[in-house]
Amino acid sequence: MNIAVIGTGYVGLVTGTCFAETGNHVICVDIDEKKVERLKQGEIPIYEPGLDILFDRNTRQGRLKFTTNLKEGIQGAEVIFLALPTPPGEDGSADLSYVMGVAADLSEIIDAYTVVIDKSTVPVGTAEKVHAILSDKLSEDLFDVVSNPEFLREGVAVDDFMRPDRVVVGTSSERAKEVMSRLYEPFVRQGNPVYFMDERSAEMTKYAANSYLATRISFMNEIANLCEKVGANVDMVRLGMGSDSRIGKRFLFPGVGYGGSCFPKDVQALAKTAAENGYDFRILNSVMGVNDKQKHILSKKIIDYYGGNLSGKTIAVWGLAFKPNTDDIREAPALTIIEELLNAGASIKAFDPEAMENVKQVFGDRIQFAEEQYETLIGADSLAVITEWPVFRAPSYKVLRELLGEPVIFDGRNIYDPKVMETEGFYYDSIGRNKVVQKAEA
Ligand SMILES: NC(=O)c1ccc[n+]([C@@H]2O[C@H](COP(=O)([O-])OP(=O)(O)OC[C@H]3O[C@@H](n4cnc5c(N)ncnc54)[C@H](O)[C@@H]3O)[C@@H](O)[C@H]2O)c1
Ligand SMILES: O=c1ccn([C@@H]2O[C@H](COP(=O)(O)OP(=O)(O)O[C@H]3O[C@H](CO)[C@@H](O)[C@H](O)[C@H]3O)[C@@H](O)[C@H]2O)c(=O)[nH]1
Repeated sequence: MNIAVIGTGYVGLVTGTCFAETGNHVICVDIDEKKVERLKQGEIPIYEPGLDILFDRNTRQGRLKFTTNLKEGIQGAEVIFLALPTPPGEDGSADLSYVMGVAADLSEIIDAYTVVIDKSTVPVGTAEKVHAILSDKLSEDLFDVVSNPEFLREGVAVDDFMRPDRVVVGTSSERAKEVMSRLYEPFVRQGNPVYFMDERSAEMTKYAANSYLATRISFMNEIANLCEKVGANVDMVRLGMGSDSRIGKRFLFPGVGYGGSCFPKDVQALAKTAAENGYDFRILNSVMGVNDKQKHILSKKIIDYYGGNLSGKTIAVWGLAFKPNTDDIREAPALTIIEELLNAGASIKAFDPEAMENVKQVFGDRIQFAEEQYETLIGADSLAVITEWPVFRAPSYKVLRELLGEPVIFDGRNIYDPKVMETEGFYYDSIGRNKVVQKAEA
């Protein structure tokens, strides 16, 4: 099939590459000339494990191409994916200007039957709005609009796309349904379903899934905070409750709050949709409030430890990306935590395996960066772990003790065992577990 993908961000690039990998001819279109030039040179602008191999193979074999020219990009395309940004507008609702702008452009240039697919996360009713814009200039038999939300996670995006738990397709057109079935057939051979539904339900499914997952995290963060107060261990509680098959073990990890380009904006947008429809979606407001508070938990622990004043103190920071295996720092808790530590007078020495270039754009020379993780410890008073990259999980405790001013670790992701910390002689404060305070200090 000939496929056009509009937008070469995270979703556009993974979508385009994975459809090329299943034998389709894909042209990706972006208005960012520099990005398209880099892509044409074979350079991938994001860090996503496994994407490079597929990208190289498919560009080399001519199935994956890039252009800034929309008309050229959609020439001969049977389907057009819209993988455009839908950032929060000033009032929290999703900004649809990118999607609507491209829909208007498409209405001028589509000249044969095409399925226009919303892959962006868009509020309920958007497929109808896109349809209205297209039908302004095009006859109804020249297009269908389909809602096909994307559920991939950054860091494991290729696997999620190639072997999705499910594919959700919202359409009321039999013709579009046939095209979508053909398109996704190679991805669902393992038996995972394509759920066909109406457009509104498909749009709602995406927000419901993200908001539910965000709710789960905020719930666990509240449980963790309460565990600290009552002397319980959230790791044990997590295992105990997660073993109930109705609950499940995944996605129950407390930490420094959820970040990323999706949960914060999507929860906000769903709350906005509810408000616009006269519905007071109380849980969502709490989820957002809890998450805002959780982003300050680790900095508060550090500031409290030093009695409120961090001037003259240097904090080593391990992990900056909003989660491991990505260089994405959109809404990353690390940004909030570092800002707060700087405001309290601290100096920061940070390391992240992939996200440092992006963080430099935010903090410039207000913080120092290290080439590798142990270098951050030289001259630092204590260590804060913010993102649970695998490389941080089994450090040399001997080197940590030797290099840190004091053997003090604040762990925002519970990656170390408190018993080991006690034996190794650290003061150790994590999330939802008793603090480890060495006997002499206690
Ligand atoms: N990032 C994720 O993990 C993820 C997962 C599922 C769904 N989504 C949703 O997918 C959508 C895209 O997300 P993203 O993270 O890929 O966004 P992004 O901001 O990384 O990328 C969007 C791209 O669109 C391009 N663009 C903007 N206007 C354009 C135009 N008129 N023509 C062509 N290109 C244009 C931008 O230059 C950019 O390269 C959002 O709605 C998001 O909520 C994201
Ligand atoms: O148990 C957990 C799991 C995740 N997180 C945090 O939650 C955020 C989001 O994590 P994750 O969902 O793994 O990453 P995303 O790449 O943002 O993916 C989410 O957002 C995408 C964009 O909509 C969806 O497609 C995915 O299905 C959805 O999981 C990160 O800050 C994580 O640190 C926790 O704190 N505890």
